[in-house]
Amino acid sequence: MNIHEGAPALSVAGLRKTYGETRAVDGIDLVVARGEVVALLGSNGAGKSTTIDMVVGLARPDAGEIAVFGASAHEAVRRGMVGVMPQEGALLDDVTVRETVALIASLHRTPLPVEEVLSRAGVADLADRRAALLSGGQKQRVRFAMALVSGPDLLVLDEPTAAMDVAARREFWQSMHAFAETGRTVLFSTHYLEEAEAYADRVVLMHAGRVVADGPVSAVMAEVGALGLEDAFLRLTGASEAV
Ligand SMILES: Nc1ncnc2c1ncn2[C@@H]1O[C@H](COP(=O)(O)OP(=O)(O)OP(=O)(O)O)[C@@H](O)[C@H]1O
Repeated sequence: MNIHEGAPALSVAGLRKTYGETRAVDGIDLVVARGEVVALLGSNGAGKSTTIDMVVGLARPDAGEIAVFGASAHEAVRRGMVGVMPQEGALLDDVTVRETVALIASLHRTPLPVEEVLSRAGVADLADRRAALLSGGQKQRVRFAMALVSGPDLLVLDEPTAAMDVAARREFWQSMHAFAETGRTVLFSTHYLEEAEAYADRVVLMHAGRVVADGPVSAVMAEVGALGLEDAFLRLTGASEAV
């Protein structure tokens, strides 16, 4: 499991990414210890997805260093140590849920059993359904299964519950919690303070491409006022149906 014994699950230093005039990520430093569940909290455009894309090797930083278990993001992904759940895409309309998960399993050297993954992600009852016939929330759960199949040590989830209703959210977080209980590391992004509070050990609050607060959720909430971010904070808490 370990690439470099003792290295944190994730270490990011001086990370930057600019799109034209937009500083999507404007100098982020972040260390996530093994076994932590960390929420990347921020309103639209805060830079969460751009950060996550760079962490999992899907986007190239303009500047900065990223180490995943002490190795490059690509190396960690190649070894099946990182499970990635994207916000959208990744599914083929005519392929069933079981076939989709089996396909991803076939890409890994030591995948988890497909049936176990289907059950852990709460999609066993949808196994024979083609992706085209799934709801948005069901598709998200299949993407979760795809992220789990390598038995990753670090799970990275970009707004995992975006398309889910309340019941699906609850079920999803139970699955995520069961995964985290095995001592794995989870980094997830969310708009919802409630999700961060309920499911993360630690909250990293992003605003305009920067980390503006980092710590237990109570400490982060206290800092929001001091930082004059009440407006962003109100938007974050606007979704009371989140959990
Ligand atoms: N491919 C791209 N081309 C141009 N601008 C981009 C691109 N990706 C992101 N941006 C811009 O970078 C900024 C950060 O976007 P990002 O998607 O990382 O934020 P986010 O916190 O994930 O937001 P959301 O919660 O809406 O997904 C935004 O201003 C966005 O418009």
